[in-house]
This record gives sequence, C-alpha cells and structure tokens, in this order.
Amino acid sequence: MASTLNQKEATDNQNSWDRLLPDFPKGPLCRYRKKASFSWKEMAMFLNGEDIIQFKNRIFSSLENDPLFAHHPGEDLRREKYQELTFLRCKRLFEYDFLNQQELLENPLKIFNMILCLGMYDWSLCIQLLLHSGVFTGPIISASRRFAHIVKQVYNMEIFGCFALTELSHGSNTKGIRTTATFDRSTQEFIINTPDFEAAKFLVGNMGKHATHTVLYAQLYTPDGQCQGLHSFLVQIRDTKTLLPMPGVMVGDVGKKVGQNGLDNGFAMFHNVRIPKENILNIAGDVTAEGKYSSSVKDVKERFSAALGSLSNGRIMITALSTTNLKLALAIAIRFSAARCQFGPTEDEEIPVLEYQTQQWRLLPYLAAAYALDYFSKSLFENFVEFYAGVLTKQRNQRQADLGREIHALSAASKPLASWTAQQAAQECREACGGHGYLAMNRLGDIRNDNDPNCTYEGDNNVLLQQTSNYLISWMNCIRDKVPFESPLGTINILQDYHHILGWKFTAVSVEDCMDSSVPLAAYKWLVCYLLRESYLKLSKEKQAGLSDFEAKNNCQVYYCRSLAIAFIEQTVLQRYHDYTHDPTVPPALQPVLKNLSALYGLWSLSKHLAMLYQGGYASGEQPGRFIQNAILELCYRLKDDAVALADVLAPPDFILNSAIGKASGEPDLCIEMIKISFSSEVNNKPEVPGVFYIRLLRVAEIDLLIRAILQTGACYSLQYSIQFRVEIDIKETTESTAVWMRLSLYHHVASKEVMLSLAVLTLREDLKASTALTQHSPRQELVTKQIHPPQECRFNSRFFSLTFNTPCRQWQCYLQHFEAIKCYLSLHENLLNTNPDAGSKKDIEVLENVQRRAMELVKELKHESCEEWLRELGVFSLGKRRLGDDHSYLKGACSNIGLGIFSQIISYKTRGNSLKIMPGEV
Ligand SMILES: CCCCCCCCCCCCC/C=C/C(=O)SCCNC(=O)CCNC(=O)[C@H](O)C(C)(C)COP(=O)(O)OP(=O)(O)OC[C@H]1O[C@@H](n2cnc3c(N)ncnc32)[C@H](O)[C@@H]1OP(=O)(O)O
Repeated sequence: MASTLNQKEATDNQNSWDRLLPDFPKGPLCRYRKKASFSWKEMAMFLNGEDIIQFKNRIFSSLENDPLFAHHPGEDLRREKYQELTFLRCKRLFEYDFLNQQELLENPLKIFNMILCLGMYDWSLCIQLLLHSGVFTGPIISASRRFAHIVKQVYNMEIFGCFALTELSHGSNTKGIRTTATFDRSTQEFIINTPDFEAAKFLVGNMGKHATHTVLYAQLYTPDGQCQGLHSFLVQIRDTKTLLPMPGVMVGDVGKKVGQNGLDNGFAMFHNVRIPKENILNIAGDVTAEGKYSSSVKDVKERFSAALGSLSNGRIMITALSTTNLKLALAIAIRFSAARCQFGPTEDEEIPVLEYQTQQWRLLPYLAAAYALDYFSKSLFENFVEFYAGVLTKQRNQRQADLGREIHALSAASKPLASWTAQQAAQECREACGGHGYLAMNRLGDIRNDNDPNCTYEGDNNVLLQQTSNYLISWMNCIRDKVPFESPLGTINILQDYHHILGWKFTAVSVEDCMDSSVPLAAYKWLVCYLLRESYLKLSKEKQAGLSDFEAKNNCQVYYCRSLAIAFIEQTVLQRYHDYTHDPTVPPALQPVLKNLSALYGLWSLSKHLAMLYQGGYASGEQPGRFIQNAILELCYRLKDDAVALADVLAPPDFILNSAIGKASGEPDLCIEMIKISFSSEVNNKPEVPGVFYIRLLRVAEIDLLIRAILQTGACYSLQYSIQFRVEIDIKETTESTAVWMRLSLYHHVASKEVMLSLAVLTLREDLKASTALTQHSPRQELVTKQIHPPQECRFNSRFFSLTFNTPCRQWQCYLQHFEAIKCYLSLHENLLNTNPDAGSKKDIEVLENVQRRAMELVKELKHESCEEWLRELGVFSLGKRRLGDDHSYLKGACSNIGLGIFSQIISYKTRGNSLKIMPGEV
C-alpha cells in the first residue's frame, strides 16, 4: 500500500515537473543528460519551488512573445536606439505588472527573482528598472509618507527617477561629495548648487536622457553656515512633458561605456535650483521652519550610516546580479563543452571537450560557485527583507541597529566576491569556448562587459572590503575583554571560539577525507581567526610606530585586512551552503550532487589561500596541499557527467539566454545567427549599399528560424534601408516537411528576385501565424495554407533552391502590412512569363497560373482589411509600436494607450542631445 502511494506521489511529482519544466529538444547534449545522477527537474523544483518556477515562466514567456522584446540580431544597435528601446521596454514592464503588492508581501523572493529574470534578458533594462523603481524610490519610501503621491507617479511612469550620489571627482568617497543644499528661511526652500565642475553629478544611471527626477545627495547647510553632512533630496531635473532641463539644471549623457549601453548614464550641474523644504528625504535629519537642524540620530557616524543605509540593499542585489551572470556564462560554456568535440585518443575519434581534465577544472569549480553564491544571495536577500521590515516599521532597538551593521558588513564583501567571481568566470568561459566564445552572438562578451560595473557601482570592491574588515576588527575588543557577544545573523559567532580555533590544524589523512565541505569549512574558520589576529596586530604595530589611524589602516590592507574580508565572506558563503546541502530534508536523490558541489566550492576557494594556511601553521608538509588539489580534480571528475544537468537547472530558456552555442539542444543555429549578424550590420552600417547574404540551410527547422530572424530584425529596425537577401536551401533535406518542400519547389524553375520576394513574404506570414499559436481554423489560415501547398505535380531536379530578397525595407514592411507583396508577385510574375516564356515547363506554368489566380482572390479578400486589423486578429502586436525609426509619433499613441505621461506630448522636433521629440508650442 505504502509503495503504491509512493509510486503515485512520484508520478504526480513527475507530472507537475513536466508541466512546469518541459523537456529539452533532442540533440548532442542528450548523452550527458542521460548520464546525470539526478533529475534536473527535481533539482529545479527543490531549489526554486513551484510558485517561483511558475512566476519565472510567466516572465520569460511574456518577454518572448512580445515583439518589443525581440532580440536585436547582431547586438550592434546604435547606442541611441538601444537606449530608446530599453526605455520603451522598461515602460512595457510596468504594463505587464508581473507582481502585485499582495504577491510581493506573500513572497518577497518574487521581486528578487523578477529582477534576475529581467537581468538574464538584458542588464541595461534590468538596471534601468531597478534604478527607477528601487534605488530612486527606496529612499523616498523610507523617508516619509508625505511622498506617497510621488511613489504613485513612479509606478505610473509619470515621472522617471535616478539616484545622484556620485560626482565627477568623488565616487566611493561619499563624505567628500561637494554638491550643496542650503536652506533659505525666507522662502522655506533649499537651494541646490554645484560649486564647480568637479562636483558635477556624474555617471548617474537614467540621468542621461530619461530621468525627470533625482534623489540627490548633497551637503546640507543650515542658515547659520553649519554643514550638517550628507543628506538626500528629491529634485526635479527635467520637465515631465518636454523633457527639457528645469531652470538652473544642466543635464546630459556621459557617452558610451564598456557595457550596459542601453542604459543612459548622465551628468548634471545645478545652479541655484530651488526646491521646497518638504523635498528633503528626512531619513537622517531635517530642518525646522526656523532653519534649525534636527535629527533623531544624535551620533554623526550613525547619521551617516542612516543616510547611506539604502546602499546595502543595492549591494545585496548586485551580489545576486553578479551570480546571475555567473550562471549565464556557465550555462553557455558547459553546454558548449559537452557538445563540442575536439581532439581525442585516436585520429578518428574526437571527444567532447568536457571530457578533458583541464576543461573540467576551468569550469566546474565556477559551476559549484554559482550554486553556492546563488543560495547565499537568496538567503542574504531574506535577511535584508527582515531588516527592511524594521526600517519601515521604524524599529529603533539594538537588534535592528546590529542587524543593519551586520548586513552592511556582509553585503560590502559579498558584492566584491560575487562580482569578481562572475568576472573571472565570464572570461574563463569565453576562453573555454574558443573562437565561438569570442563571437558576440554567443553573448559571453556581453555578459563579461555588462557584469563589469558590478565591481564598481554602489562602491568600489576594494573600498567596500574595508567596511567588512573594519567590522570584524571591531569585535577584537570583545574578544580581548572576554565579553560575551553574538550578532543577529550569527555570522561572527565563530569568533567566540577565536582562541581555541587558532590552535586548529589540518587533520584530513586522505583525499577521500577531503571530499566533504566540512574540511574546507574548518580551514576557513581558522583562516578568518588567523587573518583577524594578524590584521589587528599589524594595525596596532603601525600605530605604535607613530603612524596616524589613516596611515596605519592604509598600510594594513594588502595581505591583511583585504584578505581577512575575503576569507570571512567565503567562509560565510560556504557555511550557509554547507548547512543547506547537508540538511536532512534535502531529497535523497539530490544529496550526493549537492554535497559534491559544496565540497568543490569550498576546496577550490580555499586552494587560493594555501600559502596563508602554510604560513600560519595550519597546514604543514606535502600532504594537505596535495590532498586538496587531488580532491578538487576528483570532484570535478565526479561532477562531469552531472554538469549539463546542473547547467540546465541554471539556464533560462533559449530566447532569454540568447546564445547560439548555449542552446538547450546543444545544436547551435550558427548559420541563422550569422544571417542575423550580417543582416543587421549591413542594415545598420551601410544603409545605402544593399548587402548580399548567402547561406546554406541544413534542415527544415532552420527555415523557421530564418524567418524569425528576418521578422525580428524587422521588428527592431526602422526598416528604412535596402536589403538584399539570398538564401539557398537544400531541397533534399527539406523533404521531411512537405509543406516547406512544396512551397519552395514551386518557384524553383522560375526563380527570379522579385518572385522570390513574394515567397519570402508569404513565408513571413506563415511565421506570424505560427508565432501567435493560431491553432483554430480561420479563413486566414486556410488562405495561407492553400498558398503554401501548391498542387502535387510540382517537381524539380536540383537539390538547391535559391532565393534573393531585394527591396527597400520600408517597402518590405509595407508588403507585410498591406499584402502589397502579393500584388507585386502577380505583376512581376506576369512580366516574367511575358519576357521569359521558357521559364519553366508547361506544368510549372500551369501551377504558377493556379497560384496566381489564388493570390488574386486572396488580395481581393483582404483589400478591405488593413494590416493593423489583420495583425490584431492574429493577436500580434501592432507593427506601428515596434517601429523605432526617426518617426516617434507612435510614442504618443503607445503612451496614451497605457496612460503614461512622459511622452504624451512628444511628437515633433528634436530636443538637443535627446532624440525624443516635442510638439512646438509645448515648451
Ligand atoms: C528589491 C528591490 C531592489 C532595489 C534595489 C536594487 C539595487 C540594484 C543595484 C543596481 C544599481 C546599479 C547602479 C548603481 C548606482 C550607484 O552606484 S550609485 C552610488 C555609488 N556610490 C556609492 O555606493 C558610495 C560608496 N561609498 C560608501 O558607501 C561609503 O562612502 C563607504 C565607503 C561605505 C564609507 O566610507 P567612509 O567614508 O570611510 O565611512 P566610514 O567611517 O567607514 O563609515 C561610517 C560608518 O557608517 C557605516 N556605514 C556606511 N555605510 C553604511 C551602510 N550602507 N549601512 C550601514 N552602515 C553603514 C560604517 O560601517 C561606519 O560605521 P562604524 O564602523 O560603526 O563607525
């Protein structure tokens, strides 16, 4: 009975997994998937839970089905267009309203996952949204209820926000910020000023083109001339209707960056800009009507932490964003390594590169790091949720303060750890995929470049690590004075055993002994205590030698405080992951692989500190080092057959991953990607010179992909340039699909550019239909079907079919919209037959005449309907909204449709430095 029940439960589980997580397409990766020791679906369910998987699926499929999110082929959109597209997409996200407040309260991890899903798709978009609705809005929400109307405007996108802390000459050193906000008693206003060019706000995300408001950090001056320190203010920088700068504000874009170029980073200078007194975000302090400074936080340092408290949230999020990059890069490189065969034991036999020890050693420790950091970032986010609840409910107890400090110390080190790990991994993955890794279409370069700012924004990594080491060193007083202590999250509780731990030694006596994460964990605990002692001693020595605090600290970073902060955060990540993977509630089938990951992450991270382990006497002799190295290699080997399944758990759907070599099937559609690249770069860079693209398609399935490529390109471009398109299809291979074969063969003997144009358009229509999953019978479907199933007698001899597509894009779009293509086909076809009566056999001509007649009927039937109507009927997004050319009038429609205020008046001429348009008379 029990076994029947278990069986039923297993079947139910399997069914629910299959429903949420469809099987991957068959391909070369199957051989590894079959070898995996666990079910990737069970793992995905265990790590995420059904609710989150459903939620992620919803986001992914919404993006995939919305033409506005169609990938830009070739990824070389001009920066202005990319920024514009990013902004439109950001607006669209508000329409989707993926998460309502109720859902958010029930499961805050949903917002965390939503952000990461968007980042997987495109980091510029993700950061733009975060800056607007998180970094800008966060301090406003925390400040006071009086800003409720502003928050409402944020979520309605009536205003667009940015966070202006950084200045041209001061980035990480926030105390040095020089923008001023001086209170004017007579008008009850603050006057904002940029004292000189170096104090200009700089590199501020969203500020370049789109932001209308900013949370501005400035030194607050009271009328008595006293500087009260750093405070934040809500300042309007652009008119919400015209997007022209407000009086006294000079604002613009900073130019191209290394990555994230869809995001408009800007600068701003302020000259006597007046804002109402109420616009101070009174988190740290406020000013009375008489101009007296008041703050509930008496200590200046504490006030400073309160003013910067919101940055911890950002650093936690950046830990997760970086981990997501790690996951993306690994998914691509592991799939590629498993599918790609090169060299081998004999000349005839090439083996997957994943079989090579070096490749395993290069990639699998990063895979383990991705799992460990993924768990850690989630758990840290949950800690933050607890802390933030306290902020919102105005908790002022000791625990809340201690929690804030601990989270600050953790996030100040986890951001460096995760962003550096992702950075190194992206480069390793790039190289591990050879030349393919270097191709932009495979995305590893973008992942690397888009991850890069994670090392810098919200505080330079090396500067932030000092915050963590300061925090750790601050516990030395308790240790020295033997005062009992603990922290709210318990991360420093190992220091309670400081003296005892310092006496520990490496005790494993075999490689097998090292195969559990408890071994590196013990070593890490010792390392943290040792580095803490060494840093503290060094600091004391420097001070005793007469150096100032500043100099002493400066001399204690390298090899001491910096290493301490890194060791501490690695130990914390490992501790949490070790506890998680060794929990008895882990499903038995997943335990071995999860434990292997935990051990590999621990040993591999620890191996970078081997010198210190020997230097401090924790390890001695040959064996510890040898054991650790051999255990790493053994774990890599053991995980090798699980690697693809582990990558499958981390990878988003193909559309989101957007990497030709990272496809779930393991079969890169390289030729399609090549078309996209060539197509887009020709369109973009040589508008006047039509390019010729010549490819040979290998399978029927690729025709659909080709069509998708054309369609997506059409969706992304203004379609104003000429395109010449040439496709060669292997007919022999295509016989597996009658529809495609017939459709192609029909035109074989009469091939001419123009006739083929109509073919392409008909094919496009077929794709449109398919992409909207139009399954029910409809007159439209019938028409298309008839059109692509010409009579059976149509035959041909050659294996190859050739198609050339040569038309101005605008016209092409027109064809798509109004079925001009069919008319064009008819007239051109007539011309062809007139001028070249031997174009085909008699039968072919009969066939063509049949098609011609049918096409005439088709045109007549469609005449009364505009393409817009036709598309609407199919449920396809209006083409007008997809267009991103110079004509921005669509913006007006799009905005008014969805009730957005920003561009509601933008329709006519260009504003300076901003490609958006405004209507004359509106300014
Ligand atoms: C769920 C929704 C999510 C939404 C949010 C998501 C965000 C996503 C992020 C993506 C964003 C990308 C775009 C990024 C934009 C930016 O980067 S904008 C800003 C960039 N600039 C910075 O981040 C500034 C970095 N510098 C600092 O934070 C500080 O200057 C410093 C380096 C941390 C402090 O240095 P210093 O001047 O030496 O001061 P100290 O003496 O060390 O500090 C004084 C005390 O204050 C404590 N403290 C400092 N910061 C905090 C904090 N955040 N929280 C709590 N406490 C803090 C510090 O520990 C000191 O305390 P004591 O040791 O007790 O004295």
